[in-house]
Amino acid sequence: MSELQSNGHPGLIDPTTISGPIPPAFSLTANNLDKVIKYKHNAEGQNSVVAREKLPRGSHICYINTYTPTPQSTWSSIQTSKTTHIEVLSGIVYINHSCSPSIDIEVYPPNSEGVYVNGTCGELRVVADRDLEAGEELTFFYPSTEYISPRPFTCLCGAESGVCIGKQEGAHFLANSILEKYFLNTHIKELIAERDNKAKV
Ligand SMILES: C[S@@+](CC[C@H](N)C(=O)[O-])C[C@H]1O[C@@H](n2cnc3c(N)ncnc32)[C@H](O)[C@@H]1O
Repeated sequence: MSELQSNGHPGLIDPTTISGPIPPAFSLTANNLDKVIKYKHNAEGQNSVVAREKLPRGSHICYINTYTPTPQSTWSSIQTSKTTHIEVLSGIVYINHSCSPSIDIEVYPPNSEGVYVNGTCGELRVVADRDLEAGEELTFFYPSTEYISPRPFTCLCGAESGVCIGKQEGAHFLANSILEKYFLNTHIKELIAERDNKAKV
């Protein structure tokens, strides 16, 4: 397996490079996720993450405490500010994108010295407008953290026509009329404002 595919973690396999069920690279005890989630292979053999128990809308799921900063975005990284990214070293990496997401990921940017305060760089919460059912897949809206995704993909989230964005390539490529329907992190709102101001000049 090449370093590029595994993004520095030897067990992590890019799901677009092989067919069939992929063994998860992380024990569910990493980031103490064993009480809240289970792994499940989806129809394509890719990994996904489902809830062990029902959780009420808006409720806290976990903080992101197990990660390593990465200099650039990859197919598996999460953007934590306008300029910073992390590789998540836990089952959180297997949370797929959906255009009708069940959770929000709020990222906490590093401080001016590049340090994540208390070692925490984000929080997972159930979306504000509906409960997360036991057995339901945890999904988030990738453009809520990613401004430009390094590897766009055709979305298979299954949301109805008019809801599914079709191609997931990052917030930069989406109209405000779509973005305004979703929870967005502060760095994404700021980068979108910069995009729109540039377009006016
Ligand atoms: C960090 S991985 C998510 C976990 C992935 N399913 C796995 O088995 O490793 C991100 C990759 O999963 C795939 N993916 C995630 N959400 C998807 C979606 N809604 N439709 C199609 N592919 C998706 C894409 O290949 C994407 O680059």
